[in-house]
Amino acid sequence: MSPRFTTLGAYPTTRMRRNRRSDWSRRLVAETRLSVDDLIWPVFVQDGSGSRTPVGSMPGVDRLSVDLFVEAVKQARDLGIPAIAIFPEVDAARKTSDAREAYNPDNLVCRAIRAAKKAVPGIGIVCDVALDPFNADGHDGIVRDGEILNDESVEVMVRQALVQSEAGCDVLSPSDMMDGRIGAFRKALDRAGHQHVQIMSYAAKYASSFYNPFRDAIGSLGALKGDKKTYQMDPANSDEAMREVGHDIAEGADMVMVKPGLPYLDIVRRVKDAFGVPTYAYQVSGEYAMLRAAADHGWLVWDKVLLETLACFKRAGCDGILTYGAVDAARLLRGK
Ligand SMILES: NCc1[nH]cc(CCC(=O)O)c1CC(=O)O
Repeated sequence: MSPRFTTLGAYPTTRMRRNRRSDWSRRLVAETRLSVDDLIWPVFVQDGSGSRTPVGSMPGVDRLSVDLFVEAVKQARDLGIPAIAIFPEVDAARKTSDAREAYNPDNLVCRAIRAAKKAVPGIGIVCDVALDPFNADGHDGIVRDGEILNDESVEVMVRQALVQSEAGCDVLSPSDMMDGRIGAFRKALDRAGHQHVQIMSYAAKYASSFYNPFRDAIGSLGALKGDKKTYQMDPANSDEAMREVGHDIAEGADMVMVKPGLPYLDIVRRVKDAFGVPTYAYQVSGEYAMLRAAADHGWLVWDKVLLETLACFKRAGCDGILTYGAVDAARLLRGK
């Protein structure tokens, strides 16, 4: 590959530090800028009312009952955060091997969507489509004889996608990594009159060890048998991510996501350069836990590392970032 830059000028005629000397100048030469408009806030919901439960492995993050979730949605609106992503902790008694609770129109996710859209119609509501919160096995798809079935799982998730859309979800976000699900969802949504519902595909999602605190938060950590390597991607691969993203766009994805975030920014850059579609990354639970734990020890300064990492996502090519630090970041960006 030929280099993109030829270096023009040489020291001492050129002094790179000149542009960095003062704050106004640094602001003037900044190549990317993080704004509140770039943030999607993932929020965990639980049954009950008036209840919040701290997620042990994610200091500062609570699971919220639907009424408190609505307060969180209002807080996001007041800060100008464009969208919230909902993740449910489903009662263990409702988890079955056919994950049927996933397409119960009155399940926790659908109740949270309806309550949020009623209170704040103008905020974007994003919902995962995957079976793990509802599956007794903790897997994203239906398991039979130890195998995670593809096409059968897609059928169940189509039903899940439809009830979520019916409840008012704006953006379906399939995080399951089954093949062919984007096309199946798009077809079913259009047929049901949901042609405006957007799809943000977890297109390049890796079988990562950074998801443990999330699984702790939704109560699937103990349930999960084995790992997710037969459907999520091998962290060693990058070309394969391009094929995944290409398929999802061809099948109708409106936006694509790379996950996890920081260790995978090379993938974000390739995706953005090659496809030029709205591209997102998820600063996942383990990344949040890592930074928060260090900050809580006084080894890092939370506000600074949060804004720095989010700026790095932007620099890598992200149009937006899912982050548990969305509220803190929004406050910092707005000086509140
Ligand atoms: N399909 C479930 C799902 N949706 C988002 C995350 C991870 C989010 C995080 O770690 O913050 C996961 C976990 C997993 O795939 O096991």
